[in-house]
Amino acid sequence: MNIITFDSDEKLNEAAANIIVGQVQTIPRAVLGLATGGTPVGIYKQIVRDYERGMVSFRNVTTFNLDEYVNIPVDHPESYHSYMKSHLFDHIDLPESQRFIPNGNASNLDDECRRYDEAIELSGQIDLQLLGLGHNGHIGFNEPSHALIKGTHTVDLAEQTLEANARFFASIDEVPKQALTMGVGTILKAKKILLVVKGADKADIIKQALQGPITTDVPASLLQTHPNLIVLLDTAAAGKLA
Ligand SMILES: N[C@@H]1[C@@H](O)[C@H](O)[C@@H](COP(=O)(O)O)O[C@@H]1O
Repeated sequence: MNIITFDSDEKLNEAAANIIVGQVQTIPRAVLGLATGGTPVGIYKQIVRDYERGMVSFRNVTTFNLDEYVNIPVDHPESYHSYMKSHLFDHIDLPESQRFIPNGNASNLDDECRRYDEAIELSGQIDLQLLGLGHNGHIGFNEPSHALIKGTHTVDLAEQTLEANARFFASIDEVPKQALTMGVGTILKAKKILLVVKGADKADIIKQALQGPITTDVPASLLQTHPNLIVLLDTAAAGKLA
């Protein structure tokens, strides 16, 4: 595991963007796993900047997002479909047919999850998976539980997740209660994982994830088993690491 700490948000975003852009420069047909949430916003901004400077093309890239809310209109400003368009997809040359996000409005969610796993399988392996970290240790929307699920599945969001994500909605009652998420099996199958964590409010959970026991109670702790994990932290998030 390679942990790097940054004293500015700008440097952290640049470093993360360099890893992602570098991956595409090395393998133009790269398969990228993408994340949403507050953490990657600045990273996507930097990637768009690099694209505008002509440093990289996403023409041959395929992307798979980690998750999407269930029963949120695709064009709702807080759907992850909208998020990806406004922060990244609308600004780069990634063809629409090569962007995958689970469909939380599918009439049969189980079929949708199977379809999503098949699409990932068909693309080969995810070369680089970008991850954020939930306050309760979730990755994607794999919430703490006595058991974790390997493939894409429907999940009931934890109370803490609803509270954390309420900041994006008018009130907590408007936060969708369920989501579709890639499973931990799929996440761990990625050739390389880039975990990005920011803020003092995540100092405890990142310590548990990286230096605590490997447990399904902290889904991110499973990342300790991954052979090619890069962790980028700001100094606030790194504050409690040994
Ligand atoms: N499903 C997403 C995760 O993929 C994300 O990593 C996490 C942290 O989000 P943030 O970066 O806003 O703290 O929670 C969200 O709800």
